[in-house]
Amino acid sequence: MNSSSNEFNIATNASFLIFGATGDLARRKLFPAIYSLYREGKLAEDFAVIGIARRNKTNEEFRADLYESIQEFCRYKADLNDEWERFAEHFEYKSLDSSNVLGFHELKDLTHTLEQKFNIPGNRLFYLALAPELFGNVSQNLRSGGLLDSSGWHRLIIEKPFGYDLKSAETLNAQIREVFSEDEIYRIDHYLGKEMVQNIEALRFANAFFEPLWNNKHIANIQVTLSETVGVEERGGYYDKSGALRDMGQNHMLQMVTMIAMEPPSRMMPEDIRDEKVKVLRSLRAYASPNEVRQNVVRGQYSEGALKEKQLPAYRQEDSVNPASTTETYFAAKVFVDNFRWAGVPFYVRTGKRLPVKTTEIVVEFKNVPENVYFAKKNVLQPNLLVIRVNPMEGIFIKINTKKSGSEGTIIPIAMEFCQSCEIGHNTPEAYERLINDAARGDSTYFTRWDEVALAWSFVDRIAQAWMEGSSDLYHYPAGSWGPDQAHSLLAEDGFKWWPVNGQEEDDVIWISGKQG
Ligand SMILES: NC(=O)C1=CN([C@@H]2O[C@H](COP(=O)(O)OP(=O)(O)OC[C@H]3O[C@@H](n4cnc5c(N)ncnc54)[C@H](OP(=O)(O)O)[C@@H]3O)[C@@H](O)[C@H]2O)C=CC1
Ligand SMILES: O=C1O[C@H](COP(=O)(O)O)[C@@H](O)[C@H](O)[C@H]1O
Repeated sequence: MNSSSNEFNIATNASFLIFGATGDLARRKLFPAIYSLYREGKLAEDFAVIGIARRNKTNEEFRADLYESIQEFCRYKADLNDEWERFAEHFEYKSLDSSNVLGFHELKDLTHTLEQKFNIPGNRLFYLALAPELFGNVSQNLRSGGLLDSSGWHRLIIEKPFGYDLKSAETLNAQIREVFSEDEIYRIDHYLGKEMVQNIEALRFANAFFEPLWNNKHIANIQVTLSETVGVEERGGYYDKSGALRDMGQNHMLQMVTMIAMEPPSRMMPEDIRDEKVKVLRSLRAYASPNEVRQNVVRGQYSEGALKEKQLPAYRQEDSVNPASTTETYFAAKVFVDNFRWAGVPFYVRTGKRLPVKTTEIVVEFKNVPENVYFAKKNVLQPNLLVIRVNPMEGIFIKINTKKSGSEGTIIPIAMEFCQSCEIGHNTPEAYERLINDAARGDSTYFTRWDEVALAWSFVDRIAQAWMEGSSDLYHYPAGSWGPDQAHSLLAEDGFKWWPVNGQEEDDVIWISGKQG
């Protein structure tokens, strides 16, 4: 195990009980994250992982699956040697129907045995990588089955979606709160675990020159894009009920808006940061009527199209999707944060499946200088942009105006870029690595508190309700396009446009790194 690169605190000795251990999330994200933490020395030496699901499996079979998942999805690869054996011996499998309390007593005994074997003082992290319908029931079964009787700490990591609307989220929260206190609940929003989302705070609060400009006097608008090339894949059963607004809007998108818009916290402590984020959510202007929803929110669904010359089916032709589905696979919205800092600044947000590129970016467009003194020379000044690239590229791009070398007063835009992923490669910790490590250390900063979840749902519910009442059209966009034209009109009517994302700014600007021509 290599602990030399350890920048994080090491997690305390704990048992990780992963419910849904044979599922997609565990295979693609959770096990690779645990292995990376182990390789980087960010797990305590003494830990135990119990994988829980209904199907029968021996420990050997479970460990073989674990190995495969790491080889396929982890940024570190394993070799089948003694080192692997030392890691794998911490993993055991328990077949159990988690909706039924019966097996929980045996699970408690197994946990206790492993705690003795690995010298773990009763600290237990329960990770619910299960269908959301089971969240409430499992929480109750943990208590009834005696799994909360140990003397260490108990924490619950709960996956999304946290409810389907405010009402169902309240019911779920009440069920969980009967068992766990708020500070024991870690609601995952994996976007908060992304390096560049966390970096928004550093960019804003560790630099003298952004924060003074970070307000409605200097910022014209903010654009948040979460575009995906994938379609619904095999997740139609869930997605067709959810749609883009609930799947991405209620959580990841609004969380990024809060990070951009929040006031500087007085201390970088979990509750201080989350308090500031909550204030942003409280300041979101609620759409007052279905008509306002129609004017400010565009919804779309992909039709047949092509991406990189590959023909793609329409959403309604995908397996496990209702052929008459009106679920949105895209939405764009104009959102306002009604407070002193942001009054009058539109936040344009958009997300969709089957768009031309996979990217998450935030563009901050600054207002023009008060007077264009270069106008006489026929210069039209382009606005300054700050682009925060969240994924897959990670970094910061700034667009500024400068005099063209050798010209007599010709102003041209140039680009300055810090490409974090180019500097240190794509080997930065995955979101799930950070978040599992945070939870095991008891740091809830990048998990969503209940009041955040509730406020986000009440904002989203109005939109969903208006759509359900049929007050907005569903526009179809060809797979592989940038979504319905109406999403462009949303900005055009304010005199703005969506800025190109994912490095496409190159067409617009001259790069400062010697490319100036
Ligand atoms: N996959 C992803 O990328 C993401 C998933 N999520 C969320 O994570 C959660 C899990 O998703 P995912 O892994 O994709 O789902 P899967 O359907 O792939 O896996 C579900 C898991 O739950 C187990 N399970 C189902 N019913 C029971 C039961 N009664 N008792 C015990 N185990 C049970 C299944 O195993 P078995 O059949 O053997 O019991 C399986 O291990 C969901 O809440 C999802 O919304 C969130 C973001 C991304
Ligand atoms: O939570 C979700 O996120 C993914 C996109 O995550 P990313 O880290 O790959 O950007 C999305 O595909 C999925 O529909 C949604 O449930």
